[in-house]
Amino acid sequence: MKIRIAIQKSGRLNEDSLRILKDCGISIDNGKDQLKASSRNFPMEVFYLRNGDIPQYLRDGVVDIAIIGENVLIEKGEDIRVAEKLGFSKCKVSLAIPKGVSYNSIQDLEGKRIATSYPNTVKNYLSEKGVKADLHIISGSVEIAPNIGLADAICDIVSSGSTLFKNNLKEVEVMLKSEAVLAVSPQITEERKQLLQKLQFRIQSVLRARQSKYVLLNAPDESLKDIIALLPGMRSPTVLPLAEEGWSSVHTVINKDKFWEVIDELKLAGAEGILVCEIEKMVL
Ligand SMILES: Nc1ncnc2c1ncn2[C@@H]1O[C@H](COP(=O)(O)OP(=O)(O)OP(=O)(O)O)[C@@H](O)[C@H]1O
Ligand SMILES: O=P(O)(O)OC[C@H]1O[C@H](OP(=O)(O)OP(=O)(O)O)[C@H](O)[C@@H]1O
Ligand SMILES: [Mg+2]
Repeated sequence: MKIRIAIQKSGRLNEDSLRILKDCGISIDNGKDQLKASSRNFPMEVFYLRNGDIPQYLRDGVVDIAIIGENVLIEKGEDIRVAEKLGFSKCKVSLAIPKGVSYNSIQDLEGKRIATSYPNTVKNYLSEKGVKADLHIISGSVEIAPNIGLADAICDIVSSGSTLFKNNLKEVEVMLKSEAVLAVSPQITEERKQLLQKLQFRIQSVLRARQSKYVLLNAPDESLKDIIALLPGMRSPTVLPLAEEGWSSVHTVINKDKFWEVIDELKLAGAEGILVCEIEKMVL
């Protein structure tokens, strides 16, 4: 028995999806143009599918789990459970209008034409706000719609904002924030749930490690207390004496974003020879 996972065949999620499986120690024989592959060392079958088709495959129980953009689940898979947020492919789904048009509130879109590939998301958002608009559903190049007279506004994915900028548009409402998630079929069997748990345990160890750094530094003993107080570690740091008397080596794990906040203070407090290392896996 194997767990069947869907990942995007090609596109923005493909590479990072394969990477996270690899970091979980799952090797996949990945023949070119293959739509299905098996893992050599984990009971897993991989199906390469279109991101947009994945909610239906999950619903039908054709696959047990999937790596998919949360925005796609919100659009067409509200019944599907998210087991894990995966921290990559972060983006927003936003409403945008031409730069030169003034905007005060969502009411300004009343009666307007909105081009989008996310009709359900837009409909729900507008109906919550009590606004009625005409939706024009297109499957790509949405940002061009206002420039060719197809729509007054658009709703699409925004990440860096450069596509909006290039098309002379401005973001006026952020409807939702999204990232890649591990989604679960409502039809998954108990046996396969056990495999899912195994996979989730590995994913959590990988994600935790990606968020953290291993820090080693040398500290004069008289400053040890101050330096330790600056390090928001997992538990308490490991302190080992150095060969040179009066000095110790301090080892700890800290959140990667916190490191730059404390580095100057650590140096001021007397820390020397600071090493910051990647962590491959972190099991609590
Ligand atoms: N510019 C972006 N920055 C970050 N994440 C993005 C961006 N564009 C899309 N995404 C995320 O990646 C997912 C896949 O986007 P991509 O453009 O590769 O595929 P798609 O055309 O939406 O889907 P399909 O696989 O059905 O062709 C989106 O659903 C979204 O979650
Ligand atoms: O804010 P930005 O960083 O510019 O990213 C946003 C753009 O990225 C996505 O398109 P993509 O490049 O995936 O092309 P596609 O429409 O062919 O999917 C999305 O549909 C936006 O157009
Ligand atoms: Mg895209």
